[in-house]
Amino acid sequence: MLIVLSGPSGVGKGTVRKAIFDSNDNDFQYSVSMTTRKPRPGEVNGVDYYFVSKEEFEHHIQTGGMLEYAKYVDNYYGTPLKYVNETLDSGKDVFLEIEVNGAMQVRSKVPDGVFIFLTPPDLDELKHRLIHRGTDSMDVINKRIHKAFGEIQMMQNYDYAVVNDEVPRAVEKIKDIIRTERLRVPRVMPRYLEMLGDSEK
Ligand SMILES: Nc1ncnc2c1ncn2[C@@H]1O[C@H](COP(=O)(O)OP(=O)(O)OP(=O)(O)O)[C@@H](O)[C@H]1O
Ligand SMILES: Nc1nc2c(ncn2[C@@H]2O[C@H](COP(=O)(O)O)[C@@H](O)[C@H]2O)c(=O)[nH]1
Repeated sequence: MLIVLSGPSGVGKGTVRKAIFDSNDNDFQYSVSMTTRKPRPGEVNGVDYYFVSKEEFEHHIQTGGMLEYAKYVDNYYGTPLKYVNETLDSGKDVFLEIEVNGAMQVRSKVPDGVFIFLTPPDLDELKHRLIHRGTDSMDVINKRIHKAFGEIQMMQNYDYAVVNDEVPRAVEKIKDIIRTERLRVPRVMPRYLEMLGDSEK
């Protein structure tokens, strides 16, 4: 099963995802994204992201190495296809944390995925979280808030919407969604992605 968590920058996707992965009842794998953004203090290559040059990222696009990618506020972000394929083939579920344009690309390639939109209680709170995080300039924060207006309109294209008012509550809701989805009919996705990888070689 492919689980996709989206939502505007600063809503708390990373915080919620880390809490899910820190809990002892999780048994899916996080797909580390690739980006051309510069690392923030404390971010580790291969853990938070694969930090690459624009040329390297574009090479991956051209050689069919990305499941999806998007340009977001002046940088590329994307999901390397190989890890997703290998992990699904090994029988494990994969968890992606990505923005909305990439999520819609995944949705068209993998309709069987589970698409969850994490939403803030309101936009003032979103801005407060981005400022309080302290990782971006006001210029970048304003660009991210501007994008958030359009991103929130995309919520209707997801299977589930979860409000991140309190982290533990959002974590429990997402775990419930995953538990419920696991009870549904077996999914065909690993084979589907395998074919996709073959056709793009
Ligand atoms: N429920 C919450 N209540 C209050 N603050 C929160 C909540 N969830 C996350 N935060 C805080 O909001 C800030 C942004 O969270 P986080 O970095 O996880 O967002 P994100 O959606 O992953 O952002 P990005 O998409 O830019 O990576 C952090 O400072 C985090 O501690
Ligand atoms: N389409 C994709 N979007 C991604 C991916 N990895 C992260 N993201 C999203 O980008 C923005 C900005 O992230 P930041 O780390 O600079 O704050 C945010 O919405 C992320 O969720 C990806 O692989 N594909």
